[in-house]
Amino acid sequence: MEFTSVDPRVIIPTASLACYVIYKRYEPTDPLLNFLLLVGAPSALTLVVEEQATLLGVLRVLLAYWALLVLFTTAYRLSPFHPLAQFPGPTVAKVSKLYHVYMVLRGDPHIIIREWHDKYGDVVRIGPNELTFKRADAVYPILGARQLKKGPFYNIRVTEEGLPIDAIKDFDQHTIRRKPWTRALAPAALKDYEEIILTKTELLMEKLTERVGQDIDISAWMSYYSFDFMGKLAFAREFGMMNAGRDTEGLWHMMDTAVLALASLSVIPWIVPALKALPGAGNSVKRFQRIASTYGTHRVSTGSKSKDLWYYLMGEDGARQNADLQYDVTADAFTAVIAGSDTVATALSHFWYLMMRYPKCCERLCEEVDRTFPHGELPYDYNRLAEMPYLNACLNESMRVISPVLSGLQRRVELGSGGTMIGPQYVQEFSYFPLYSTFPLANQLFVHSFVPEGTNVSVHMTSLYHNPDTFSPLPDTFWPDRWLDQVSYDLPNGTSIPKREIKLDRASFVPFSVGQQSCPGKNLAWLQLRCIVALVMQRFRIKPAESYDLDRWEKETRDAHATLRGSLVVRLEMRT
Ligand code: HEM
Repeated sequence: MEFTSVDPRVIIPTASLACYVIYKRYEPTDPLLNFLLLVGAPSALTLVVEEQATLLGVLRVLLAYWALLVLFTTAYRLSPFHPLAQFPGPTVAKVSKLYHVYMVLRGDPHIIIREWHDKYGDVVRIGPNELTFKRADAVYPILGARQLKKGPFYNIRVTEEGLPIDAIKDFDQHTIRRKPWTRALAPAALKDYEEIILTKTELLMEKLTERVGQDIDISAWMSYYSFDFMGKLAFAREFGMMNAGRDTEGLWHMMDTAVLALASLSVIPWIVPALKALPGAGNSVKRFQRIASTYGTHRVSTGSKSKDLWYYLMGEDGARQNADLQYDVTADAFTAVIAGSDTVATALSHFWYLMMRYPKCCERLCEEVDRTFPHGELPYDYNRLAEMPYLNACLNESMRVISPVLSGLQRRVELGSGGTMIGPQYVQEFSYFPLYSTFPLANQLFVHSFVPEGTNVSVHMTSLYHNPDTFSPLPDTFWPDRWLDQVSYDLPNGTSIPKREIKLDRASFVPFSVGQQSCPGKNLAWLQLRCIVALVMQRFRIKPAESYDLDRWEKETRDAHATLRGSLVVRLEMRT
């Protein structure tokens, strides 16, 4: 077939530019529309630019069209006209989020973004439309205020039953869904869970005692405990991991695969509708969501035999009537498993690693446990546990040195909001100031960052917690003393410093986040952390196994929004 040809040097760039404008303005996600824009339209162009419609001709036009699309996108993102042009950052990140996906798959966004902060400063552009902050004064403007909603990172968390609580962006809708969670995890409700806590912690102690003298992966055991605990608390279900000494239903490993898939796709949520069209894509996430929802549905159908998490979520405490009850409740099952079990296991695993890295701190903590609970008295007195200064200092310090959220929690400055101010940020070497060298203060200028609408923002927790402006001295060292209230402090090297030389910004230490969407499980988590640490310290001495190199732990810790952990092989010895 022969056609009249039009000058391809005009028509292809024009069509490609039009396509770019559509993407920039409307961000279409519909797979069919994407197909039409990316393949249909340029293929049709062949009819007007080529004299003969051949396969090679179509391919030529497609390649030219796509190359120009990439060129327009890159040029705009790097241009001074981009709203984030004034923010520094690596070119690879300014141009596309694909490098971020690669980091997630490698597991090191927490390390790389920290390096970027060291290189570029307090605010770094880590995506075409994304900024990360490392200063304490960014924490509340980003996470605390009821002003910035969750960002597109959370878009893909929807389950077949609907939105889980942690994916709800609308504050009013979130308030309704949050109420039963708050009641279920309020200090008054925790009293009802004491029986479950006691049974599960005692079982953990029994199983660890059976393994004294053997090499065991203590990180895996923390997961067996936390899954068994959450199975019982949330779903009245026995996973039986501690009894079997393994991941009985493959749940933990299924969850890790789903977490990695979720984390990498959450960075580029626009790709998900297209992926959904491909058979088999996202299977790991769907499988895990389905299994969690089965647990939820089963729990709903059996009703409450005792007061547990679902007793409150189902409104059996009489506080809630909702026609969509079952729909809501099973949608939260996915969150209950990930948020409630993996986080505690991760925090405890990092804790044991740091105890082995810093044996003097471990000895001091043992002494405090022995003093507080003498003569073998079991440490189940939660009030006394909460008042143990060194125990709480060690737990805080471990969550500071290795943050439970290694990177950030994304929020969005909504389109139409007109932008927001976040800061102030320290502008290093502000040498444009004419009297810069005359007035030393001029190079310590602090400015607020105006963040334009349509920008995703987060606080980079690893950078914040290791920022010497927030935590010093020794921001990179596990030094629990910084959390104690004293007149002077002995540093690990033997020197002594007065209190005024300690920088400790408690308000910016937010392992459970802050604001309306912060963790409702904070009290339960603290209770479990204190209790398990005191029990283990009282009964065992913990050492790295001979075959295990402690350096492996941090290398094998992977940042996938949730933390993926390697093995932590230890040998336990009885203390008494
Ligand atoms: C050391 C343990 C824990 C840590 C460090 C932790 C941390 C967090 C953080 C940082 C968030 C905010 C996530 C975001 O904004 O995307 C969160 C949310 C949440 N956590 Fe926890 N958590 C822990 C334990 C628990 C436990 C034991 C439970 C429940 C039994 C729980 C239930 C939840 C729920 C339901 C949310 C979503 C809240 C909402 O969107 O309103 N967490 N957690």
